[in-house]
Amino acid sequence: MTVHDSSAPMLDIPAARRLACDLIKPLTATETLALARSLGRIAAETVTSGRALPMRERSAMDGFALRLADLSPALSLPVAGTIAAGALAGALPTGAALRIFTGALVPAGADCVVPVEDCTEEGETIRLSARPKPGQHIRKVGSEQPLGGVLLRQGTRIAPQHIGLLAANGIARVRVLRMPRIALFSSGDELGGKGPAAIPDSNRPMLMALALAAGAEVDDLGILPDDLPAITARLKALAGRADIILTSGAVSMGGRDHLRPALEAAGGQIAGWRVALKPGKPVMFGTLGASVVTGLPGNPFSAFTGFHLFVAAQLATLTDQPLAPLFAHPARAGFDWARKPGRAEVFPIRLSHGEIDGVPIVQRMGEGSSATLFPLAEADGLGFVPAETTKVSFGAALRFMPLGQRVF
Ligand SMILES: Nc1nc2c(c(=O)[nH]1)N[C@H]1C(S)=C(S)[C@@H](COP(=O)(O)OP(=O)(O)OC[C@H]3O[C@@H](n4cnc5c(N)ncnc54)[C@H](O)[C@@H]3O)O[C@H]1N2
Ligand code: MOO
Repeated sequence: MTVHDSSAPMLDIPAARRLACDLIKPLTATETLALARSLGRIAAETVTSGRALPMRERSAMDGFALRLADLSPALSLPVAGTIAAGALAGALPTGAALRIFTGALVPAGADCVVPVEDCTEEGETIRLSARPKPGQHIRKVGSEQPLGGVLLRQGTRIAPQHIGLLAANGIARVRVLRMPRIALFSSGDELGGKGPAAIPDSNRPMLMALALAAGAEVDDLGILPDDLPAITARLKALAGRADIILTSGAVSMGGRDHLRPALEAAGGQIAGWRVALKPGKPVMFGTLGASVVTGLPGNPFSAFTGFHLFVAAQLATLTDQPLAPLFAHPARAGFDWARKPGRAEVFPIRLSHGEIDGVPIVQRMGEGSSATLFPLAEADGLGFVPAETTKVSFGAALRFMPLGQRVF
């Protein structure tokens, strides 16, 4: 019995995910990017602050900077001038206040800022409504960020807040991991042609979109024909030129399902085939030179599911990201369902408006067909039931993963 005999036991989902990820060698190559182009990339170095912030005392309010000791018992002071944001502050004259704006440098000698709304202005004099506290509304040196503090930790996916923080520190470039590279194929002579037997290729644009959303670079290599020598030659030419060679279709057991023999003929190895999963059973995991080859089933919902369960995990492993737990969100069934046990099942779900004990009630979409994406049009997530489940009753506990978020 070889790993690709149909008599070989099917992998369960955790084992298949482990196997898929164990084939991956995490990326080490890096590149340096302008900060504005780094969104979604993985930091390849830890960046620490070369300065404490603020570097000098600044006002936290629009108001008046003054010295407490200068205040008369009547709490009034003349206003000797204005410090605008961005202007150098100079020194506070004795016995006077200076008008100040939020973010402006506090003048030497001032020990508090009084907000405009806590003063009455009478010509060029202010009267305070209460005695200010020492240091009030002054952003102290280093109070917002210490010198040497971590701004961006190696391995972090760069988000808008990191870009803002690095910019605030005057940092314009950042070193990141290179993007994972996916070479993408569809397969099947029925795809993209004309005539009544032809169908549009929906998997390739969908998988491309999923891969891009997961932060990969995609090389769109078109459609493989139902022809063993042709597939073998295309695979051979690609060996080692992508991190993941991702295909859909031609992976089951019909006479036209050439992917597995083609991979072996091209010099690759099959590491695993068939998962106890509906849809997506015939998924294949292999290697070809330095590339990993992942063959998703051709049925579009099977390909969609396979990407979420396996390819997303492989991309996470490539970029050294932790694997998100699958189906981490609790739900309650808003339906009754009798099913055949044996394979774990993934199905589109829609959140309904109700909840039971604070847990959302979900509706199952579609009739369990893997040949259509139609039920996904209005789905909010993918629901899950384990292999042994024979019956789901209204109100039963389920788990789901939301769609429309990062896929890892
Ligand atoms: N005798 C058996 N037949 C099938 C089995 C089985 O165990 N024994 N498994 C079924 C299951 S489950 C699935 S899933 C499919 C997967 O088969 P393949 O991965 O070999 O895919 P194909 O046969 O090439 O295609 C299946 C189906 O999907 C359509 N397709 C393929 N590529 C695309 C694309 N890029 N865009 C849109 N649609 C696509 C294709 O036309 C077929 O209709 O096998 C079952 N059969
Ligand atoms: O394994 Mo198939 O993907 O059920 O349709």
